[in-house]
Order: sequence, then C-alpha cells, then structure tokens
Amino acid sequence: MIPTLEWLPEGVNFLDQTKLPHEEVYVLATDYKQVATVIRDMITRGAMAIGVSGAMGVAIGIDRSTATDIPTLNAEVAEICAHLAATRPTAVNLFWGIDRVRDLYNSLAAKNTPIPEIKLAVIALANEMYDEDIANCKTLGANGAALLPQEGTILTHCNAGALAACGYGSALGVIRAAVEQGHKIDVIADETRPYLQGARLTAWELMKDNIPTTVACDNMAAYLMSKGRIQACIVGADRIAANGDTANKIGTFGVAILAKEFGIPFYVAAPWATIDVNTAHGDLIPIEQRDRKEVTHSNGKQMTPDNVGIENPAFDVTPSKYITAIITERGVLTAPFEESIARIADAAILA
Ligand SMILES: CSC[C@H]1O[C@H](OP(=O)(O)O)[C@H](O)[C@@H]1O
Repeated sequence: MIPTLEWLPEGVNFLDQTKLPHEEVYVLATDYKQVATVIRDMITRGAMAIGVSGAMGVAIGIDRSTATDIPTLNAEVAEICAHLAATRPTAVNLFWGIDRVRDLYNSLAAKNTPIPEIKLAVIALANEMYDEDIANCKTLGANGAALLPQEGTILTHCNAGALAACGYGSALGVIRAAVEQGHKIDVIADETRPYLQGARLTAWELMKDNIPTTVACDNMAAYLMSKGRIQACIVGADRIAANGDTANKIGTFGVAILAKEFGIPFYVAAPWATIDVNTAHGDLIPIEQRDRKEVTHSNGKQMTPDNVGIENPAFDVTPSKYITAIITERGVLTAPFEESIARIADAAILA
C-alpha cells in the first residue's frame, strides 16, 4: 500500500507528489492552514485523497483549537471549513469530506459535548474515512475488474491510483483487481500535461506493482487507437453529475470522443462520494483554472515566449453519452445514468 497520507499525532503526513517519481519525501502539515496549502499546491492531489485531506484538515483544526467554550469553537470551525473549501473547486469529494466532519462536530456541539470528547470524535471520523476509502476502492476495483479484457492494453489518463486516494485507487484499483484476478493486461498511461500525473505518478505506481506500463504523450491516443493498440480506457473522476456527465482531468473528454469513434469501451471508476446528485448536469460543474506557470514552465525552465496567452483549465467534462459504464463500490452504473444513479441513491436513503 502506498502511504499517500497519514494521520500522526504531530500532524498529517503527506507524500509530496510534486517530487515524484525521483524523490519520495514527505510534508508534515501541523495545522489546518498547512493542510490547505498542501491541497492547493497539489502536494497531495486526486479527488479521494483531497476529500480525506479536507476531513483531516477540519479534524486537525478542531484538535489544535484552544477554545474553551462551544460558541468560540463554532466560529473557529466555520473559518476552518471555509478556508479548506476554498482550496480547489472541482472535486466534490473535498466538500463531502469537510462536510462530514463538520456535521459530526455540529451534532456534538449542539449537545454541549465536552470539547475534549469532540476532538477525539472528529479525529476518529477522519481516520474512519481514510479506511473507508481504501475499502471502497477495493470493492469498486473488484466490481470493475470483469469489464476489462482478459488480455490487452488499457489506456489511462491522469492518475486515479493510490496516489489519488488513500492507498489503492479507483481507475488503477480496477486495473489492480483485474491483474489480481489473472487478467494479462498492460497499461498505456497518458503523460497528462501540464502536471504529468500519468508520466510521473501512474507510471511510478504501476511499476512498483510490476504492471507493464508505457507512457505516451497526450497527442498519441488517436494514433494508438487507430492501430488497434488499445482495448479499453479507464479514468477516474472528480465530480459526476446526476446525469452521469463526468468532470475529470483535462484531456479526458478528448480520449472519450476518440474511444467512441474507435468503438473502444470507456470506463469511469469512482467511489460514490464522487457522485454529486445535487448537480444536474456537467455544465454546472465548476472547472478549476490553475496558474499559467504550470504551462509555461517545465522543471523550472520557461518554454514559452514572455507574455504569450495561456489556457490552463485543470478539468473538462465528458458528457455521459461517451461513457460505457461508471464503476462504483455500490455497483456498475450504465445508461440511462440518471436512472441508475437515482436508483442507487434512493436505495441508500431507504437503507
Ligand atoms: C479519481 S481521483 C483522481 C483524479 O483527480 C485528478 O485531478 P488532480 O490531479 O488535479 O487532483 C484527476 O482528475 C484524476 O482523475
């Protein structure tokens, strides 16, 4: 298991993903503002990882508070949650993670629970969410494995692996589960400019698992598909709307169009926490715009002329019509996605 992040008494310890694949170094965040910086600067990244990071950020903020009364702590918790929620807008998991801990806090504060007990309870919940993520990804991995070919090459985009989660991953979780079930598959990882999650992170992860991996530039997918080199595509997600439209790393939409053109199955793998039933369709999903320097520079060296215009949307939205199936720990969803999502959402409410 890759230790993407870990709760320690001293703080939250994050594997610094900006330094991979050549350095495995950690950043210890000792307060909630440092956790927010780790998320904003993509020292840790990936929808599931930032969801649990948000939860741990709220927990550490409450744990480090010196407030001696609930009204004072209420005001601090509001600031802690707002500060963490302002880090990145697209992955709904961040807000789900923050809200789960805040809701527990509010329920305990409303009953005037002693503050030391509240601190222990929110820390326990944040760690439960860490364990839940690993269990959910293993379940969704097993749910999706049979969809992958017994033999063949799987194209991935970005990194939806252990590094995007708490140690197992969603899209790479399905690949791991398929390999564990005996599928003879290899992976072509899109490099995924500009942060290079594929070239740096997916390649690093899968090589550690001895899964044959090839890195391809983002502009090679059509050629590889046209030559019959790809038998399936699988990606993660940062927010899935109620109709199945899916926000994921920039470039995913293009891969999905190409897959449809070439008759190649295109799978999305994501825990249920990534599904946002309150967002009706993909046009409503906020798309994060990141700093121009991520595009103009590589390894600190400027590649573009000064003052050139730059585009740097961090995500795009794939309309559900391009998606073959959405793999979750609660089952595999197929079109019409509005109905399959609502059916599982309703079942969860009735349970
Ligand atoms: C399914 S979590 C991984 C997901 O998050 C990535 O974005 P970022 O690296 O900017 O956090 C990307 O969209 C992955 O698919």
